[in-house]
Amino acid sequence: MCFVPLPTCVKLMGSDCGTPLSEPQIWIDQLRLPDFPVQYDGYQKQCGLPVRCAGYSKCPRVHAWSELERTAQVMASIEFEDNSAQAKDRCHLIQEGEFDFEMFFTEALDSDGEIAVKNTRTTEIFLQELSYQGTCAVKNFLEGRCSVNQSLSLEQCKRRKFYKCNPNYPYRSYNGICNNLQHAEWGQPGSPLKSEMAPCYDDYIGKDRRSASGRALPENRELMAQVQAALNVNADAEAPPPGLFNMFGVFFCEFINGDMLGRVMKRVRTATEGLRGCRADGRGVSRHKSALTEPLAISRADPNYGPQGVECLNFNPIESANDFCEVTYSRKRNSATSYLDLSHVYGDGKFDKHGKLQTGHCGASVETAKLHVIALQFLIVGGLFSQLHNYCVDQVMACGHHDLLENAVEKCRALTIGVYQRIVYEEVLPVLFGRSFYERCNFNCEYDPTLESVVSSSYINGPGRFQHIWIPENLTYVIMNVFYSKDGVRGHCLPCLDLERGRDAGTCPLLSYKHYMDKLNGIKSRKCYSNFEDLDDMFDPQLIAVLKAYYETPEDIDLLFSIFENQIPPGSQLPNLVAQSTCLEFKRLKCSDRFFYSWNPHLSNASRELIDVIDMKTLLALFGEIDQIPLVPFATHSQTVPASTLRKQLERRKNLFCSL
Ligand code: HEM
Ligand SMILES: [Ca+2]
Repeated sequence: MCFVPLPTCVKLMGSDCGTPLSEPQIWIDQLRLPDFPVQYDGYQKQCGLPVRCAGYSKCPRVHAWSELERTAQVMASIEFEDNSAQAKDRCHLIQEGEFDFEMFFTEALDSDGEIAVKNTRTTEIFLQELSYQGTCAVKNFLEGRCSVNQSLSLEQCKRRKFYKCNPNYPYRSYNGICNNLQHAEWGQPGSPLKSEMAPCYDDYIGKDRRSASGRALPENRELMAQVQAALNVNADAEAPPPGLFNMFGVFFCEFINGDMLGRVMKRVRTATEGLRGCRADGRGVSRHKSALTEPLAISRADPNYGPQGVECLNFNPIESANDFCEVTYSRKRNSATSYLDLSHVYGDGKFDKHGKLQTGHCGASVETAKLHVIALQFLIVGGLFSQLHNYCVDQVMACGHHDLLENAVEKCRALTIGVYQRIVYEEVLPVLFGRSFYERCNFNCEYDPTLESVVSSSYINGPGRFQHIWIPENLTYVIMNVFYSKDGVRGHCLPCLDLERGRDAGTCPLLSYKHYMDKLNGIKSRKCYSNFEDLDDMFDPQLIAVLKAYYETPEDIDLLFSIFENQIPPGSQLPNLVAQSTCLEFKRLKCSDRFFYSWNPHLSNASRELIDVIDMKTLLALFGEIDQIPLVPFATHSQTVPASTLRKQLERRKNLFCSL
């Protein structure tokens, strides 16, 4: 059963159609993310709070740098071999039958990947050694104030590949290479995520942030259980009013997310279905715990696990990416191409002899199915695009031209990506943002070859996870529910994972990030939150009460809480900070893509026309296996039109496929 689940249709949408467009466009183009970020202390400075390491100017002293580098390299190598050898023993792996089997899966490393992982670890060990001389000295070192090289001098660290790009080649590569002609490697899978500001680790290297007074942050499951109780998040709501973003939109956004982002848990040489941290029964840390895992301790007071005696929950951190041993703050790895290029549908470009994608369940491509997806709906959305590609190839070949199959395949791929990009920017984002915020965000940019295509770590570990609170309890997942898996016994809690990921990635606190964003937006009257009650311009009183009970001060609150903000731009579906951050992300991904459909010079007029014609409703009419198609597929209660009508409309334009 792969029909697309859509709400029944009652009225015409248009929740914000009456919103005036008088608000100024607030977006200054601050889309660039630095290679060498520095700590952002704007909030602390404005509000008279202590700034760590302020006025400290010393640097680490080492009399034999290259010896220290080599020692770190040897240690990294020994560690890697140990971890890889351990992972061959099944006791060290999460086994089939355990509820989180596959959840933390890892892929095998090729020889380049192995060097990249070892280099990253070498640099970490090197920095750890330096940190014994004091964290402020390391901070100076990381922020380029120590007049030393910006990367380690080891031979292995210099193994960069050089690419010669052909500026006239009309099609995208499959791994993002040469999208940017000056920086061929931008947007490639395996690149690091970047951030507006340096991460807020306690030791600047990788230890979890602590409260301003130096204590551990509130225990994540306990905190989230209270938040859930206070806000009743994920309660299955009654029928929503018309014009709201619907569940199909949520699935579509999850799909977009999978195109720009891929998690990579810390890897060993061979592929695994997840390295073990906890005992299979959850009663404590396993004696076969892999060093690459950081299992979460569950308190006895845990409302769900406490009574069952479960004390341990697996958690495998995301791998860092510092493949060329740069002296900069730690960054997490992204395994996807950041471009919105359907990389999770096309993979590295394997087609059958007819130029088609091999499809499986729900018409999804083999590549999409490989993603170990959590919800079946992901495959359904992916299936719409792989079927469009295959349909296009059929149409082109039926024209009888003796066009090379390879050209037909690439033209159909360019068309399919164009259709998808148009849907993202012209259909999804307007409903999600509401018309007036969409206008303010202003996606009318031109291609900017100096802008790197990269995803912000703050976004993905905080505001970017906002839609998780829209996931209803009754959604069937392969693995998890809000607090429990379907069997009602064991499971992960998604907001808990979200919070933990944020801490593991060194995400800076909510108020620092908000201050940064307000500054970016030119908001002059930036507020100091001296007590929890001051947070009433962002949160409901019930949530403030929970925050007050668990955090020491407002400036300690984790960025993830941006997803619970109650201030929403007029007509929008996203809260303020989430909307701002999402705007920046999608603007960056558009403006940094040389092949974006609206300016791609290699698209024919016929292709452009088809991209306009094949909108979401037409795609659903073609492949959605439903008879009545909503006119506004991402909004609740849209009016419908028979699928046959839409199919006929496309039929009349079929000749366009002959001049792609
Ligand atoms: C359809 C329902 C969805 C489910 C079941 C789901 C589930 C998950 C899971 C299990 C993770 C990995 C958690 C971790 O280990 O860090 C994740 C990550 C994430 N999700 Fe969702 N998600 C859904 C929809 C969405 C939507 C609509 C968005 C918004 C764009 C979103 C944004 C993210 C982000 C930014 C991450 C972190 C990056 C990543 O790991 O890919 N998710 N989601
Ligand atoms: Ca991609």
